[in-house]
Amino acid sequence: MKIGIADTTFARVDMGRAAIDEIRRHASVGIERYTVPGIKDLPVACKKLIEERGCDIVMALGMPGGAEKDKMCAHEASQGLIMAQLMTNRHIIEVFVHADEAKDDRELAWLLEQRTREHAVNAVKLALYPRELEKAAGTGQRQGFPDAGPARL
Ligand SMILES: Cc1nc2c(=O)[nH]c(=O)nc-2n(C[C@H](O)[C@H](O)[C@H](O)CO)c1C
Repeated sequence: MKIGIADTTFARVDMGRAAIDEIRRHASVGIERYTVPGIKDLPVACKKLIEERGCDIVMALGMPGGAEKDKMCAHEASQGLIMAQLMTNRHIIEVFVHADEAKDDRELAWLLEQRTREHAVNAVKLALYPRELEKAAGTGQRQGFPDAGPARL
């Protein structure tokens, strides 16, 4: 089992480091890392991690900025990531933290780290323990900020 980590230099926290550290706490798997400049470079990096470096599942880690053009970039990158999943028939867990989700630098740093770590656990479960995700179905899980929890009548 090999997990791919694609990350960017644009992000303001080393999301790749956080993902690798968290994966190693939960599983003994091979890890391949591929760092690119920005989120629009992630789709091909993920596809190469799958096709050329033998990854079974990949995490795509990125931080869209707060400007309109950054949001457009994020939408385009997302579409590329979905296309890469369909082309390769492999999951690519998109971990995007929009810079304007956080109220200040301190919260942004926390959110980038926390969301990456929580999705790293999701990637391990998806790859190795899919029943764990099934058990959590419909429970309103969120990554980073608090879980929404289940809705009740
Ligand atoms: C406008 C812009 N915004 C972002 C962003 O919010 N987050 C990010 O990671 N990268 C951004 N980029 C860079 C592109 O994703 C890409 O790296 C370059 O266009 C080079 O292919 C660009 C060009």
